[in-house]
Amino acid sequence: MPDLNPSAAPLLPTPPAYAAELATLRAEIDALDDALHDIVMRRAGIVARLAESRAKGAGPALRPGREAAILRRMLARHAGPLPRSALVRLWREIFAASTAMQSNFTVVAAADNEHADAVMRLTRAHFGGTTPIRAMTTVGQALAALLSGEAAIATLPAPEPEEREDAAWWVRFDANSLQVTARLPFLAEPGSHGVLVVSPTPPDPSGRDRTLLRIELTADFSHARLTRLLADAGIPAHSLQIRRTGEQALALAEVAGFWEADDPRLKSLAGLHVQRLGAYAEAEPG
Ligand SMILES: C=C(O[C@@H]1C=C(C(=O)O)C=C[C@H]1O)C(=O)O
Repeated sequence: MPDLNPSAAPLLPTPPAYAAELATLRAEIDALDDALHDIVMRRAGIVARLAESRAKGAGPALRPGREAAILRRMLARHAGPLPRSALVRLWREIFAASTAMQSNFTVVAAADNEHADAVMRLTRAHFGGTTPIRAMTTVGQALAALLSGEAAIATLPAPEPEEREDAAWWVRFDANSLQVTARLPFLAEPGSHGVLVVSPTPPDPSGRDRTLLRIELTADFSHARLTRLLADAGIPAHSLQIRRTGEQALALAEVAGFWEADDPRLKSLAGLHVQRLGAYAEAEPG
């Protein structure tokens, strides 16, 4: 047999002086694994009870806001050598398994664009190793798969200022049938392009959220004027972009807080037509 890995160090026997220590530490790990396994099985049992009961009401199994609130609580109490990103990965697998237990769960990812790698990577990391994820060639196809019931979730590249007209899917987004319900990554990663999670069901609040609004404007409406108008109405914007086409302009604002789609304060914003495109949990530091 050829030596396929000549650089690998040989597995030397544990020196007798350490054999007892190794056995003790491994016995401790085995005991903790059993305890963890017991707890994970108990947790799954409770998710199954929740799925059978009517406590959650009608609607989707997946509740991104609830998941974000759980992760935030865990991150706040987290200590020790396990990286925060590893903690989030463990819990993402648990959430994916609980969602799969409650419903048939398929994801489509719009991976036709320059951000395809980020979309696929963040979608896989968020929905876990075993959730079916289908790459679609266009955003339009991904959204059509949601509307036809073929998929429960679509992931799309987050809008960015100065993007090409055909990339600006939010301009045509049908907010009456679909909503943005999460933004990835939840654990901030400097430099990574954001991904938005879209579903045919409304978002749920996590306790610390942002809302995406689309606002119809006249073409002469300035960025500064809209920023002021939103701030004066108690809807401060974290970011704002305006696309102008002829006499008309459309603004996309990411505003602070969780706003219900039918909140009268949105409806009465200086006579402007405001639509909620969705809402999602604010990211946590990485
Ligand atoms: C169990 C629930 O359903 C899903 C699974 C969750 C979990 O495993 O904790 C949390 C939110 C939902 O996405 C729930 O709504 O509480």
